Amino acid sequence: MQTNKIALIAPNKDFTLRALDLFSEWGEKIHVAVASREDSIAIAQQLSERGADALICYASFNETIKTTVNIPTVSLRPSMLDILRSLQGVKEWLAKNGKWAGTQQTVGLIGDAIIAEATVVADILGIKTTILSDIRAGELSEFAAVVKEIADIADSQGSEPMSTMNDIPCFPITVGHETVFKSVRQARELILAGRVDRVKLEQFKAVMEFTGEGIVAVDSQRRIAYINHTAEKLLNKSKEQVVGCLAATTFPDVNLDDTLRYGQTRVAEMNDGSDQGFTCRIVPMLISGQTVGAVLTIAEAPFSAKDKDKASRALAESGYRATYNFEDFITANTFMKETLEAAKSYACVDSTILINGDTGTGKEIIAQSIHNYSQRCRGPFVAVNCAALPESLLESELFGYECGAFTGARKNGKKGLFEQADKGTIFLDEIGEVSLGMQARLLRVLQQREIMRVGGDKVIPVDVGIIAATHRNLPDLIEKGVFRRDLYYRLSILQLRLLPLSARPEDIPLLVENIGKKLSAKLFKQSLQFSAGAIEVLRRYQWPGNVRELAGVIERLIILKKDTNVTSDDVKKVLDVSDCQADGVRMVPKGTMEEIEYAIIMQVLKETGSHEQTAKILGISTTTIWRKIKLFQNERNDFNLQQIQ
Ligand SMILES: Nc1ncnc2c1ncn2[C@@H]1O[C@H](COP(=O)(O)OP(=O)(O)OP(=O)(O)O)[C@@H](O)[C@H]1O
Repeated sequence: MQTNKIALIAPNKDFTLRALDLFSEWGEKIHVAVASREDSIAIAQQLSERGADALICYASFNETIKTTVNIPTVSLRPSMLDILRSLQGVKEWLAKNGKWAGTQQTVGLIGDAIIAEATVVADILGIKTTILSDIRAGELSEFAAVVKEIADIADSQGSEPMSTMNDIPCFPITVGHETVFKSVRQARELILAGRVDRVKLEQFKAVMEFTGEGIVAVDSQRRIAYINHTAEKLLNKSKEQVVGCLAATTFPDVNLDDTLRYGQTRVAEMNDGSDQGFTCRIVPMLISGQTVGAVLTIAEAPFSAKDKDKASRALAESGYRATYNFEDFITANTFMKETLEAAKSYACVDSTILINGDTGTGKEIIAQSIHNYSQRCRGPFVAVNCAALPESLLESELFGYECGAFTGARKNGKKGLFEQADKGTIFLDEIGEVSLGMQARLLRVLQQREIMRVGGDKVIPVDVGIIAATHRNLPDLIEKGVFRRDLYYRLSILQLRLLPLSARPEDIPLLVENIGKKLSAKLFKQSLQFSAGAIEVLRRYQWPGNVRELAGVIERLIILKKDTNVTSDDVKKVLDVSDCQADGVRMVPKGTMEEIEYAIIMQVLKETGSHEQTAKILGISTTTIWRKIKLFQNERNDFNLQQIQ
């Protein structure tokens, strides 16, 4: 094969000779090979192996050839014009010979490649046609003529019959010169398009080979389609060993289901038996919104097995552990399910996440689950309640301090929580409550991932994932001038919104069952059975303390109930609501919301003398108690916190 890259597969010698004549007339260097139906595939493969860039195949061969070679193929079949010319010739011949009787007579059609078009063209010309494959020879006498697809190249067709069938004149339909010419042009266009694609592919591959990360592409059949040099080195496997093989054999620990079926991004750990292991990010490959495969980026795990053991021990000792996973977040609500999926995707990247939701809606569960789902899961999870500490204390807790930074400071200084969270995640709860001064310091950490200890002058880099949470509407706080806009933009790169429980009553039965089971096991009691009426009361209740309050109600029922059947009256009693109040209306004392809340918190605090007990009784977190008191304290200067401690 020469530099000319087009080859034609002809069905017989005549076809070959006529094609060669045409190509020489046109000055085209096109290789022509004769093939029978049986050896057409083998010949196509040979031509492809010998360097053909495109094949022109006689139509009836092309269906099988095109699926067995990796080069473009063009189907050579009679065009509409070839068929039109031929049928018009038949009509004229019949008229000339006094045999034309319009639609009173029928013309028979033979040949898979022409039947569809010939039927349409015949209709336009007023010729009645029948497909002859089902007709027996004896029945042919009723036909005026037969039109048959012939594997040949001709200038014009149909003016004279080529033969007779049972005395019926038989006209050929062959491939015309323009059709051959068009197929050559089409082959050339396909080669050009393929070349552009190949250049792009080569550029793309070159970039892939230069990147420091291991990259593996998996097709929709879960087979490895591509592996770059870095991945070969990391996995100690060659392209030849893995390309075309099922991904599961090379990556037994990696679950591709979520990515290939649901288009989700995932992070997985891969254990190759070595001390270090790998982390692998799995991203869907999408074409027009359809997942057509997945791309795996592979890097050495940040922790070796020894590091992991050490880190686990250290974490157990430090208490900076995240215990919740996404499976612990119970919900049947569609919006919340989508939120969980978004949270899983966010866990695969390292950007700051902001969780917004009322007290007790599960912000900390989500934050812990994100940490445990992320590449940082082996590192510490440090939760800081920004509302629970006065500003100066919060500053030294978060950033640490150098020796002698202030009176009472430790002799050797102290690491702050940002440093403690190194290689892990810091969860800044109640971020909406921090002062403007503290917001400026936080902004610096978020932007530069560096801190400076109180009283120090050294910049310390920190490698932490940051998740912030608030029940407040931060844009409102920005409008009021108490929250920095730039900090909000930094924090809210990825946002999650948790619905209050009252907005997802469908979650109540599931939560009752799940929380009930856990609590009764913890309290060594039998599980409770809630009647439909009891569930209905729970569904209608407003749940200001959300899931935490619901858990409190279930715990009270487990402790108080003598038997295991819970009725609507039992629920009303522990909720302390009457029939009409169970419809969502609670009896409350008079005053503003803050005054009422403050009065209730103070009353219970006085009775219990403990924030934890108060939180439990009111079904809110200790954080919320601190926050509400602080809010009231800011608004009423005469409030003295000391009185209640
Ligand atoms: N969807 C849920 N499924 C199971 N338990 C939940 C769910 N949501 C919340 N909880 C439970 O409710 C309690 C409160 O959850 P969490 O501390 O995460 O809420 P929060 O929004 O951070 O509250 P706060 O703002 O008051 O700190 C926890 O005991 C948690 O286990």
